[in-house]
Amino acid sequence: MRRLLSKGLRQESPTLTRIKLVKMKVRFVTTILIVFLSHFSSANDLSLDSLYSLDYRDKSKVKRELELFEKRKLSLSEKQKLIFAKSYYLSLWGDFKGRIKLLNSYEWDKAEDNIKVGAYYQLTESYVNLGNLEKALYYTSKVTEILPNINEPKLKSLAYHSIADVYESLYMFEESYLLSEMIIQEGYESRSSEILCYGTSRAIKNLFRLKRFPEIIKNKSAAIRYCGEINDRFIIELITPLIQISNNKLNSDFDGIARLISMYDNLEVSSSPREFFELELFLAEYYLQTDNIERAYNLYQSAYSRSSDKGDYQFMIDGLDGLFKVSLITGDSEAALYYAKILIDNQKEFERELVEKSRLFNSHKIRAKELEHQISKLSLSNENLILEREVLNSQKKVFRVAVFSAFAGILILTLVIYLLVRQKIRMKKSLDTDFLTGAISRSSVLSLARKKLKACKENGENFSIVTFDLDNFKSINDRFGHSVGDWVLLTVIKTIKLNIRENDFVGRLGGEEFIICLPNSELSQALVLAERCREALEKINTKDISSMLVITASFGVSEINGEVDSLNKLLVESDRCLYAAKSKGRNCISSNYGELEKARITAV
Ligand SMILES: Nc1nc2c(ncn2[C@@H]2O[C@H](COP(=O)(O)OP(=O)(O)OP(=O)(O)O)[C@@H](O)[C@H]2O)c(=O)[nH]1
Repeated sequence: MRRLLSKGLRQESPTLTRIKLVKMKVRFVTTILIVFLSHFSSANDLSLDSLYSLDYRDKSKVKRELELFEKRKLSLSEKQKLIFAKSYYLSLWGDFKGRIKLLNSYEWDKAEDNIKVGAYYQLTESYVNLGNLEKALYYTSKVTEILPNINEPKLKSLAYHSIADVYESLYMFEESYLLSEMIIQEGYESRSSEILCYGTSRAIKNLFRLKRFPEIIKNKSAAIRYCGEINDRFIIELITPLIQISNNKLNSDFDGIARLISMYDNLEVSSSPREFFELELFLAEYYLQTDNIERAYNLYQSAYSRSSDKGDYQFMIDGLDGLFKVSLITGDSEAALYYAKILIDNQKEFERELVEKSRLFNSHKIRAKELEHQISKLSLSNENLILEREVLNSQKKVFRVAVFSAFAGILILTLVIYLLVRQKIRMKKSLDTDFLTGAISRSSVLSLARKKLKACKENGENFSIVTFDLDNFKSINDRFGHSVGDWVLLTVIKTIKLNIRENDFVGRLGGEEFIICLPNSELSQALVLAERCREALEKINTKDISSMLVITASFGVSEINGEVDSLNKLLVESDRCLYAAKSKGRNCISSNYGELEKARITAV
């Protein structure tokens, strides 16, 4: 079986030769270095900067250009700059040993602190990539020593990145995360979106390792904002965790996956950057989930094989775990058992390595007091922050639910009330108002009249009513049609409304018969009002319809007194008077005081 496995590994390992991921990382660091070095360079150094824009794949051309520069008479800062340019290409070519040799050929201890940071960072990074933790720790502690003298935000963040690299190789993701928070802080203070971008993406990478997924989601949009367009390095540090935490969306996120796959296909084998293993394992997982078992198997094998070459137990374990899963899926129980056994062995080795690493770490303990202090402070505030966030989140959740329910409740209630009120208003309106004339309908006007009468009686006030009936209305309908009849009814009420007081009200009793109620009015006042209305109706302009159209009405007026003390009696009285007026020849007024009416009117 073991032979089978190694045979498999040899057969399936892709023949990749260099790593693009490290190149991206180095490109970022170099961008920072270029920016920083431009502080020290004069105008004629510009050509040195242009060294960074060569096509790294054309190795001989790059070497030629670098040699040309080497032959020039260079100032101290130019010499340092040239070393950084060479170092840049060596890292792009994955030659970390060459890079270390080059960097160690210069005495950085004599350089300015700002320069030292760049050099020590590059050394740290190279040793991390070669798996030489002891040396990486050595240079990191050198970085921490000069850290208090560094003020330039970009260089400060570079130093933090250097330390974070070491922390990550020690699986100290919490510490690395805290450093990324410090980088983000630097980014905020210097308003540099570049620093913010790399700080946030490192933060996300570490949060992913720490399985603090909600925080990743929270930081996602900020990271994308700071980083502008997502570059390839960013896609691994940001998109991979994002796709991975939303496993169910694996298939739907074609763009992210497609980019990762094309990146992997274009990768050349490198020494062993951890990002490469991560990408390989991630894609293997993706293929496993999308039932492409063969590709998943190849990638797990490749990741396992390459990481065991490097003695990187963490990735070996992940690779073996994948191979174990594939064996279970394919039903190869013999292979599954085999992988399970070496998985356990590796796990033990991994634990032993961790103990050894922490011993090493403690002996090289990062020395800068300020940094240690900052980290412990951050760690504390971070713990509090997590706690606070949790409490806040649950409070927010409860609050949101409460507000939402209250809001929804209020909304529903308001809607119900609104509908009810609208319905009621509509019903009331339709009940209260006569749709044709706009006068109060019969039942409403009678009940209103009753109420007002009662109140007037209680207050010792008079109450009068005027009823009127249009004269010869049947003949109007017959001669001019019903629509003209309707118009007459409407116009009559409009005219009446213009001629009554604010407290008076007019209602339709039926057909062409109406009632005007006059609270707090005695007969004389009612007679005056009736006369005014009679005259007004007489004067309605009907010329537009026909000069033959004449509108008049007969009026009956009654007032409460000792005998006539209810609305019904008032109505009977008024009706009687109205018919009296009709029989007198129409277009006149009659009241329940008979012959007195004329005298009263005259008196008023
Ligand atoms: N156009 C129209 N006509 C109505 C309406 N309501 C009742 N009428 C008509 O009004 C007429 C009333 O006629 P009558 O009761 O004979 O009274 P009149 O013709 O006014 O005669 P006098 O009251 O004696 O002057 C009837 O023809 C009804 O059809 C209405 O809303 N619109």
